[in-house]
Amino acid sequence: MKLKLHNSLTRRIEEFTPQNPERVTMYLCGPTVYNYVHIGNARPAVVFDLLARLLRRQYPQVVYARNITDVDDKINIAATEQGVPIGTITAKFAQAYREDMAALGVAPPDIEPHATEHIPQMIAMCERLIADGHAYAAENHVLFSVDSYPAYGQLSGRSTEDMIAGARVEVAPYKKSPGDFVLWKPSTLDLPGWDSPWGRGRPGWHIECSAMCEAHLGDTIDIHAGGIDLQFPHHENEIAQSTCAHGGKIFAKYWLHNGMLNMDGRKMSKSLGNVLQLHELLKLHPPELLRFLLLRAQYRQPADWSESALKQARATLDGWYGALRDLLDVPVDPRDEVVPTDFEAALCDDLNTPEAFAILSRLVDDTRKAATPEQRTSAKAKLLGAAHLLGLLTLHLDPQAWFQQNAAGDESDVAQIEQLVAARQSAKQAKDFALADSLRAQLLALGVVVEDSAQGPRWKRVSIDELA
Ligand SMILES: Nc1ncnc2c1ncn2[C@@H]1O[C@H](COP(=O)(O)OP(=O)(O)OP(=O)(O)O)[C@@H](O)[C@H]1O
Ligand SMILES: [Zn+2]
Repeated sequence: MKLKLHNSLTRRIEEFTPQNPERVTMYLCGPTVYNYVHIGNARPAVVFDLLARLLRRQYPQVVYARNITDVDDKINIAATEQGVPIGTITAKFAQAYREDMAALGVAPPDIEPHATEHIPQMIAMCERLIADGHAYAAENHVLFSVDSYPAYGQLSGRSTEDMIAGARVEVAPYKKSPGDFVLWKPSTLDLPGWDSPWGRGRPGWHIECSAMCEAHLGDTIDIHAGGIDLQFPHHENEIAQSTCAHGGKIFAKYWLHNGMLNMDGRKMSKSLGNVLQLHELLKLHPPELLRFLLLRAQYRQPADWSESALKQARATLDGWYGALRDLLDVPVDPRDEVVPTDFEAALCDDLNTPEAFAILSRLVDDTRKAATPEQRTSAKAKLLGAAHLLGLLTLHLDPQAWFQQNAAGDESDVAQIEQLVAARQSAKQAKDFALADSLRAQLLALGVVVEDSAQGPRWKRVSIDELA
């Protein structure tokens, strides 16, 4: 099935044609690891995880790299404040990032390059750029000369004046032109640094990604992805460096950018302070609910984080898991799951997840309408095939667990609840309604409601405001 993607470079939806169908390459700018990430930072990881899943269905080998930025001034500040080496901070938060992504069902990338492990490649790239007249050394810095690359600004479609104003670039005496940006900068002894032809120093952020792409994926990659906030200056600068370091070869054929996750109409960002840490949210909500919310809007559109969106998502997933619970008697082998054609077509249309979610809801309805055993099996196979491609309905073998996990996905009090439910059932059978009612009240106090179904009592957790 033909995959179509919006390419920020041409500002058009294009058919995806890899350079080499035997080896598709994709790079995503990963996190700068000095703190727990916020839920906005998880949007690119989840969205491009979905793209990787789609690509893997179509191509025999997809090499997906998502880097870790483990040298950066923000990390240095955090390390100084806490009085520890940067490695202590970066190791801790890189690991936290991996764990949080795994909780969201994001598959680990094929390659996870760390910036600090590619310093020689960065230095070599700087030397090549200097030799070819695209960069110059000045006062222990190396700067990229934007005037040496006439196509500079093509990705963001900005004029040089806009770019300089927008980036609030530092006017430094050693710059030949105000738009020139840093490839390498000097480090004082209290800062992390590496020996280089320009003295002890450290890389600028942009050269890190260019060097890691080159080292692992080659001079030209198929897809480069990241948040729209990185389009300028980060991606513009990556293009300038890589293209000039590779004799004009195109750096990335397709540039994909996700829209921002907003809170109260503004980008969720550490600098604005309106962030919800994913690490904390995972203690409050089932991870699948968060994945659902991050995929619900089409990836290029801005998305809003709100309590009402959370509630709606929960209700939808309750409905889907309710349908699966009614199909417990229908076993479906994972190899028999089917991804319906219209569902895959929606995703292949520039990851049209709103359409894919609408189809999923129809597939849920189809399971309810299915009458014969064959129809029920076929409807369940399609529902699971579709949902699993999105990384949803992962609790399909035990749908009741969806209703019984408490907010944090913790099931530690289940035994106690089941005892109360069983005691209430015995009381009802013994027609001791006073006792049954008091047990129901005890369960309510634990945030649990009991429904009497044909298969016996079923319980689920509800939130305080649902009870009100
Ligand atoms: N609110 C957001 N919504 C969606 N993606 C975001 C958001 N904020 C950052 N990103 C993306 O998260 C990824 C990791 O970025 P990085 O670690 O550099 O975060 P950051 O830019 O420092 O975050 P912040 O803007 O909060 O300071 C990038 O691809 C970036 O585009
Ligand atoms: Zn990058």
